[in-house]
Amino acid sequence: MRYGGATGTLAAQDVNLSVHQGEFVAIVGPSGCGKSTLLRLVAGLMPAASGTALISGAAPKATGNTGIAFQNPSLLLWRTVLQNVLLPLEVSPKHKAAYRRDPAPYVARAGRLLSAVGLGDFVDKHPWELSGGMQQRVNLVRSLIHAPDFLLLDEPFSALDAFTREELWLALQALWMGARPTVILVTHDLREATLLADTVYVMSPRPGTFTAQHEVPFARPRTLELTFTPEFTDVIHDLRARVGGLRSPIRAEELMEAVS
Ligand SMILES: Nc1ncnc2c1ncn2[C@@H]1O[C@H](COP(=O)(O)OP(=O)(O)OP(=O)(O)O)[C@@H](O)[C@H]1O
Repeated sequence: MRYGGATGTLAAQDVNLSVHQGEFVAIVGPSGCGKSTLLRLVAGLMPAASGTALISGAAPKATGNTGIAFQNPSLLLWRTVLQNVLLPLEVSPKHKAAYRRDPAPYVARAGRLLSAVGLGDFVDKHPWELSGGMQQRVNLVRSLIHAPDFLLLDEPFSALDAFTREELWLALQALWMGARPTVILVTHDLREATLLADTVYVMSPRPGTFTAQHEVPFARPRTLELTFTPEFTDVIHDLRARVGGLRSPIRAEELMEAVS
C-alpha cells in the first residue's frame, strides 16, 4: 500500500496473512509501521496498490458482517450514545430489514452491551458529553451490536485507564469464546496481545511486513493472574525483544537538550 501516488509513502509491502475462521490474531509493531493501513485494507475502506484482501473468498465489502472499532471513535456528534451504537444496523445487509421491522431486540442488546461496559446511565447522552475512554467504549459496543462474524479492532482500549482496560480484555475474551468471531486486533500492548490472541504477528518498521509469528500456548479462559506468571512474562519478553529491536529509538539525552 502506497499513500499519495507513485512517489508517496510506502506504508506496507509484501504483507501475507491468513486468518482462520474463529481465530483471534493480534498484530504488534512499532508506531507508523502500517498496522492501521493493513486493517483499512482488510475492512475494504480503500483499495491496495497491489494484492488483495479476501474474506471467505470474497471482497471485504461483500461480506457485510464485519465489526470495526478504529483508533479514533468517530461517533456522530448529533446522535445519542444509543443512536450511535445502533448505526451499523441501518446499513448491515444481514440485519437492516429485521431492524427496521422491529428495532426492540436490537435496542435491548445495545442496552445490555452498554451496561456491560459501564455505560448503562449514558445511553441518552451525546458523544461530546463523554470522556475519551467512554467514547472508546461506545465505539467498541458499536462494533459488536450486529454480532459480527469478523471483528477488526485498532487499539480499541488505548484511551482507557488500566483497570477498565483489563476488565474489557476479559469481556472481549468472554465474547469471543461465546460467539467465536474471527478477530484481528492491532495493539501496542504486548500483555493485551498475549492475553487475548491465538497468534501474535510482529510487523517491521515502515514499509510494514511481518517479521515474526508467535503462537500463544495458554489455555482459555485466560486470567489476569496468568499475565503475572513467569511463563507469560517469558512470551512478553520474547515479543518485546522482537518489536523493541525494530523501533527507532527515542534519544532521551537529545530530547532533554532540545527542551532545555
Ligand atoms: N492517509 C494517509 N495519507 C498519507 N500517509 C499515510 C496515511 N495514513 C497513514 N499514512 C502513513 O503510512 C504509514 C503507516 O501508517 P499507519 O497508520 O498504518 O501506521 P500504524 O502502524 O498503525 O501506526 P501507529 O501504531 O502509530 O498507529 C505512516 O508512515 C503514515 O504516515
